[in-house]
Amino acid sequence: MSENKILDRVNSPLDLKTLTLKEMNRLAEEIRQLLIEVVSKNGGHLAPNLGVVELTIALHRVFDSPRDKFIFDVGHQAYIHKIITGRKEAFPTLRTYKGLSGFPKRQESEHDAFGVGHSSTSVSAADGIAAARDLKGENYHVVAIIGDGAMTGGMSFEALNHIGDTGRRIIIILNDNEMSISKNVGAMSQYLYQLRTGETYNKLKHNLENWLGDMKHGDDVLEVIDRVKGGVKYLVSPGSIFEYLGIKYFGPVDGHDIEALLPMLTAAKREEGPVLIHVVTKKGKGYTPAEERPNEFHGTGPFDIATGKKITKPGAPPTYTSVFGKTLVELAEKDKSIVAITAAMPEGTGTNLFAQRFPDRFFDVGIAEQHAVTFAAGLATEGIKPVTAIYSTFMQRAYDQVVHDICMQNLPVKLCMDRAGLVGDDGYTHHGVFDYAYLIPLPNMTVMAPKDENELRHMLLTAMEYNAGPISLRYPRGSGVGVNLSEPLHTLPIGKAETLREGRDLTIWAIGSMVAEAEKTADLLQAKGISAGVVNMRFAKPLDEDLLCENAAKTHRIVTMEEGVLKGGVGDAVMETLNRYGQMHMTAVLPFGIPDEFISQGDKKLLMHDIGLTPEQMAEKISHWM
Ligand SMILES: Cc1ncc(C[n+]2csc(CCOP(=O)(O)OP(=O)(O)O)c2C)c(N)n1
Ligand SMILES: CC(=O)[C@@H](O)[C@H](O)COP(=O)(O)O
Ligand SMILES: [Mg+2]
Repeated sequence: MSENKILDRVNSPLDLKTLTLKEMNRLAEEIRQLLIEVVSKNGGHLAPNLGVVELTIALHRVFDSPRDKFIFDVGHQAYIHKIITGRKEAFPTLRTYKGLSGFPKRQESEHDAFGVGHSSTSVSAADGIAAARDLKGENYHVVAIIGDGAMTGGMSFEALNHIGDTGRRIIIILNDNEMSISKNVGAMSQYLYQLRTGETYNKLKHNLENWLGDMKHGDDVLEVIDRVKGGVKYLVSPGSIFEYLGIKYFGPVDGHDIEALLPMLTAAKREEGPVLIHVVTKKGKGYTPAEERPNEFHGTGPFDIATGKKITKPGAPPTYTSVFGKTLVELAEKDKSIVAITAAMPEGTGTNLFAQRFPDRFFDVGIAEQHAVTFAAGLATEGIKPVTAIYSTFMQRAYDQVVHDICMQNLPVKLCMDRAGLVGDDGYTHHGVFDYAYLIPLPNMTVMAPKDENELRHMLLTAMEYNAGPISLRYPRGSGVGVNLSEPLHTLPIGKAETLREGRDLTIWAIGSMVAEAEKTADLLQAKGISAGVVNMRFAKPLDEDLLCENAAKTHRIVTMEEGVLKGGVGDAVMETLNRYGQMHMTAVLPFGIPDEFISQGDKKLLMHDIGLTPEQMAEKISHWM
């Protein structure tokens, strides 16, 4: 407890109701300091949260959570909401193993009305909650808080279309900071810029006056218009895109000015239909390094507060992302048909390097994975080689596009999925553990995963050279294993595995990031007198069926290892293959992978231990299995 801190007196939203404006502004500064302190140690989404401190205080002042429902879009900007709603003591555990989630979770608090993590879901969820309220004849407010980046996601427009049609009583807070992770893109972003600057109104008023001015009696008409409700401003209302959809537009309002926010939020409460409040904020507000570099501090690791410098592990090998980004540029230098597509994540995917080198062959479509994938399919029909760089977890958003637009037409699109496997602190909404299971069943799809960052290079070349249909590769978040990258680039034979060591008693079939773990496991088994072969599968589809059957016939024991869900994963594909070749009755198979549950957050080593995927645990289990 420090001397008379306002925050010490805030343990629930009720405690905001009696604060003066001055006290609320002081509270904002205290919360800013807490955010910077905790995120500098734990890492997290600092800039987004610094941008919504006053807004969140004002929301909890005007509304009554948990009776009124707040739905945060993505939810990476809900730290203040958590601090205010009784979680400030737990806040130092943010994003740590068994600690507070970095995103709203229903199971974490009654104040978290909807679980989030993937973008552009808030308005749909708000619509559903409000519809339930109305069906049950209840009476509370439903408030979606959505950023300008998330507003570029297709689901947001689907929801606006529905809400405008039904006239459902919902409040949408559009938090406009001109940023997605990087600078926001798209026509919607341009439109919001005009709204923010009043440019729409001024431009339209000027055109109207010019047009009428040239007409006979034009001035009289202009005078009449000026007398009608709201005058020209109403006619050319800057929020017209929303107004035409039947959604009242309020704003723009300064999102850091609590005094301005309070009356606007209160006015919105009185509205009977849908309202959108356009709030203008600065991402990173109040911490200079984050204000100056909001994309770098969108999601940050631990950093030194005084300098803003990231605290990195010295001598860490290059990340898979950086190897991917550099190799893609290297290949694109020689092949002009290669283009790169990202859904608002150039830095995260490493395609920012490509964008700098080949701006005309780079496409950032905004947070629009469905569009990105079918856009790539369109490109491929005309002989272009589209590389669609989307995290494994976010590729889930575009599944039907992969099935319907790419695989059914057998189009040579290259799906490059970073953050495959367990990602650590972002937790279960972000682990990329389903892609083997959702791609293996698709006819025409080829599924690759490299054992290390060097093989990633070869697989990227293989993907570029392979044009007989769609092909995917997936690789984990963070550093590679630290192999030499100077090996000359070469393609890999499709569907062929690599035997790393022979074994007498069993053969481990491992793929991707689990190959290194398989080698360590084989070494541990060696010490127990068990001779284990290791095969680097390289391809989850097509499998190297000849080698698999040969290994099965030789050792009658196959162990599979994948950093993906077991159900429908690579291990199942191995068993299905052995069964199809009549080998199952004489082959014991022991699969290792992600169990049938959502894996929480924390240091990846701890998470892998929780699910028995450390080499020690796997060696122990195998030795008892023998
Ligand atoms: C479907 C999906 N795609 C991509 C992401 C990655 N992502 C998280 S936040 C973000 C940008 C959000 O921008 P905005 O909504 O404007 O919020 P801000 O960070 O500016 O507050 C992106 C692309 C995601 N969470 N979900
Ligand atoms: C909130 C969100 O979805 C992104 O910011 C995500 O957290 C980025 O993940 P990486 O840090 O792995 O790029
Ligand atoms: Mg934004």
